Amino acid sequence: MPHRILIVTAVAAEADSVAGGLADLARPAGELPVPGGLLLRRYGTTGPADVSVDVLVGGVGPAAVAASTGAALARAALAGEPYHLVVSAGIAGGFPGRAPLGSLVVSDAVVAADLGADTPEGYLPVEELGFGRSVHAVPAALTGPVAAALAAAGLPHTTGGVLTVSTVTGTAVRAAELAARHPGAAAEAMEGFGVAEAAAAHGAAVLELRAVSNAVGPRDRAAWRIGEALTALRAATAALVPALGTLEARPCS
Ligand SMILES: O=C(O)c1cccc(C(=O)CC[C@H]2O[C@@H](n3cnc4c(=O)[nH]cnc43)[C@H](O)[C@@H]2O)c1
Repeated sequence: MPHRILIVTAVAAEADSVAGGLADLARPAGELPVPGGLLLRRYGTTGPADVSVDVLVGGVGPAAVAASTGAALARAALAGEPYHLVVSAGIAGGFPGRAPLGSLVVSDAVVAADLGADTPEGYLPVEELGFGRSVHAVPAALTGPVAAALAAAGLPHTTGGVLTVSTVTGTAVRAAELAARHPGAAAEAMEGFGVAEAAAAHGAAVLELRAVSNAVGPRDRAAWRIGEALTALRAATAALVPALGTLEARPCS
């Protein structure tokens, strides 16, 4: 049975970069609409392992992407071809000093940074409210080989937490607040936690891979480097899929 990987992006431009990175590894095997998204299917062989990689254009934000990822996972399960690993991939904001523009971030944790309650004494995550969870830890057995594959390909990268936010950070005050609350965070984006919740519900492992297009901080559209980030995402996909294809993926805690 092939190792089955689902890579979820928010928008088509990110999916094109991912698919470009797969071009030498896996050939197109059709497209399939799923509720809330579009699946680009790929199949091939990497080293000793068969690997099947589907790329889902899943929508922007945690709610949209959780819905489409859940639909893609359910479709695969019903077809008797469940995914072993789900990767949330795309561009992101990088925390200054942790993840420079054009570099890559491999998640060691996927964190819902605003899933909680604001109080006069400060923010409380849902765990402290007594329900739900706001963190999916990613095992070192997954982040390690991915980081090693990026290193072997000479791609600048860091391993760290990737925050999921519903509002893009646009001030120094908010950036400092998030960095203080999540000292392990390297990047913020808008989909990872939604993908992780859907993956966990289906017993699949999850990983987040982000290419940094902008700094987390005061809004500065002129400083965005989306083209460079998409190029880095393509190179990262080419480097990591052969490594993922041979891993025994386990669900995150
Ligand atoms: O208008 C703005 O100020 C602004 C700043 C950064 C990103 C956006 C987007 O609309 C892109 C959202 C899209 O890309 C991911 N992304 C990229 N950079 C960030 C970020 O700094 N914080 C959160 N998400 C980011 C995100 O995953 C979305 O898919 C607008």
